[in-house]
Amino acid sequence: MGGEKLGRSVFGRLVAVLRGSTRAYWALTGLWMLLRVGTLSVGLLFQWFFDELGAEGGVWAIIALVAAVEAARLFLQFGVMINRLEPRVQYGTTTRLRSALLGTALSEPGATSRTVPGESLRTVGEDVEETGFFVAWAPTNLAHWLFVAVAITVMMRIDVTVTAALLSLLFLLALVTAVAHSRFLRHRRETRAASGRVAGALREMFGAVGAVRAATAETRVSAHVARLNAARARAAVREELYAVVQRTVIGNAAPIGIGLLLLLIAGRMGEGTFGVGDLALFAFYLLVLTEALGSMGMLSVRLQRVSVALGRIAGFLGGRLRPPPSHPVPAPRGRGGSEPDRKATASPRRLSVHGLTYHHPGTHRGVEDVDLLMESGTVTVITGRVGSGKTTLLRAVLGLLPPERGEVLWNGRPISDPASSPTAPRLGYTPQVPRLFSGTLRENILLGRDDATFDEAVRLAVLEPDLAAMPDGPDTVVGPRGLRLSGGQIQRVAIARMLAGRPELLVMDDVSSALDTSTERSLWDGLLNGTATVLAVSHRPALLRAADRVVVLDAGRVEALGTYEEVMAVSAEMARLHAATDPPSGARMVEESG
Ligand SMILES: Nc1ncnc2c1ncn2[C@@H]1O[C@H](COP(=O)(O)OP(=O)(O)OP(=O)(O)O)[C@@H](O)[C@H]1O
Repeated sequence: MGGEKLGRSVFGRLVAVLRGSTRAYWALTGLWMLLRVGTLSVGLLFQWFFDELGAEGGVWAIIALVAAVEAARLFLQFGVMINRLEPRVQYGTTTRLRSALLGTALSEPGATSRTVPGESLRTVGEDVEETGFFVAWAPTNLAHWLFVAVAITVMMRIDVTVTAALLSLLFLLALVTAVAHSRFLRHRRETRAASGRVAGALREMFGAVGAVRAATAETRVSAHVARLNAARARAAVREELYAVVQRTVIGNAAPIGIGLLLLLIAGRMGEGTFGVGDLALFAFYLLVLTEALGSMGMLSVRLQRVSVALGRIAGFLGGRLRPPPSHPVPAPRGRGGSEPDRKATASPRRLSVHGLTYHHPGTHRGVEDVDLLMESGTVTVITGRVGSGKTTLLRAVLGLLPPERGEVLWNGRPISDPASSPTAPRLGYTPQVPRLFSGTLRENILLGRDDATFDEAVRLAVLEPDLAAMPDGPDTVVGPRGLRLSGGQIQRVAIARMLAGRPELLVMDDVSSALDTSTERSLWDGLLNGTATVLAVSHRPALLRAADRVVVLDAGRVEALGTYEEVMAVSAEMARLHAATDPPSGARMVEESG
């Protein structure tokens, strides 16, 4: 497994994710420092200017100097930093992270199972944004520390007591800002979650209008949505409250500070120990100090957030930041056009599974100690009751779930990275619930491959009659934004997609559950032609009888293994399953296959 280690500390991880934008980052940090030095010098120029006001000459020169420093600052800040360097650091980092996450998800599909379900999208979205924002914001913060240190030293040298009093006030205000900021963030998260619940309820309600009306549940469902909406409104008000507190404190910190300053220095000015120039310098530094202390107050909150975000990113990436692939990401076998061209070989090919064990995180459910042997050209069918672990087994064999124990071997050699190992067979996988994209049928089947295999895939998936009946044939737009296909059509489009990659090993999860008998028979007639190796989950007697080997799973373990007749003779679980099958349809399938 290549790639740079992400480390454990938040700083180590930040350094790792910044690789590639390091020069831009340091240039940005250096320029922010320079800018703050400029701000410090403007304060000193103001002091000089007001001290010189009564004196002859020099005033215009100071005004010219201030104008020059400010012009240079504006050019640097807007022309170079905000327009060029900040986007480079921020979007360079987010792009690199997203490429790494996407590359990991595609080349090592078990990655998504390392995070809590549903969290992967949040990692790719919010966590990456948080990290990108932090690395672009950190240089401003660093420069603020420099400004604060130097400004306090300069002010202390003028008057220790006044400076200490002003700083106490500012630290108090910074503390209030930090607390308000952290509450604001918490309530913003709550508002977002509440908005998600409202949107989800509305989506479900629109999707189930018929069911709601049939149950005459309109009033209750509307009341439920109204309750969710009220909760969202409460969360939004709290979020806005803390946003306003934050804005008010930051906006008024400088005027309050200047008020205190005037109170403190009134006597001193009369005594002549505090000059007009000193007042100008203090007032100017106070303005910048309030901004700086506000930003410094946010550092701990932002550090906490970015550390959590980086923790999730590191978890997804398995602790390593892989460089984005310089070649197209290897597609899961049977799905892309860039599969390595594995030579057909006359030597026997076999896929074997030894002691494969996987449990879903935090549960005892999964598969335990599974041994399997599949010679090339043979058909293996896994069967078992609902929840017995059939899908889990397929996914673990495919490497979509990282095994706890055991291994998968191809011709006796372990396949460590099933997605890209050149020694692994070219796999095609059709899941139990296939997903189609918004696009044409052709695009859904080819997924970017050239269309050399299209006709054959469509024929074998028994899709030809369906395409002939569609207005635009293979160019009919389907998926969420197109024609709605039936369950059986979706299954066959997914099978055609799998076949278009010319896989050597076909892995199918209950793919014929929505097919009528004759379509199913045509499908298996085409697929079980003796050349492809098939590993399928099914309850259908026709397929079970056609299989070279039937694997009966019970609570994640292999309960029986053998031909259909053999397992029927020895397996109590198989007998139960058979008895549960609808007798007329079971009998019909058996007859048809005979
Ligand atoms: N992501 C998950 N997290 C926790 N438990 C899971 C998860 N997926 C499946 N399970 C549990 O693992 C067990 C095996 O599930 P699996 O989907 O492999 O069964 P199956 O035999 O394929 O079921 P079906 O016939 O319904 O497809 C079940 O008890 C299921 O509830």
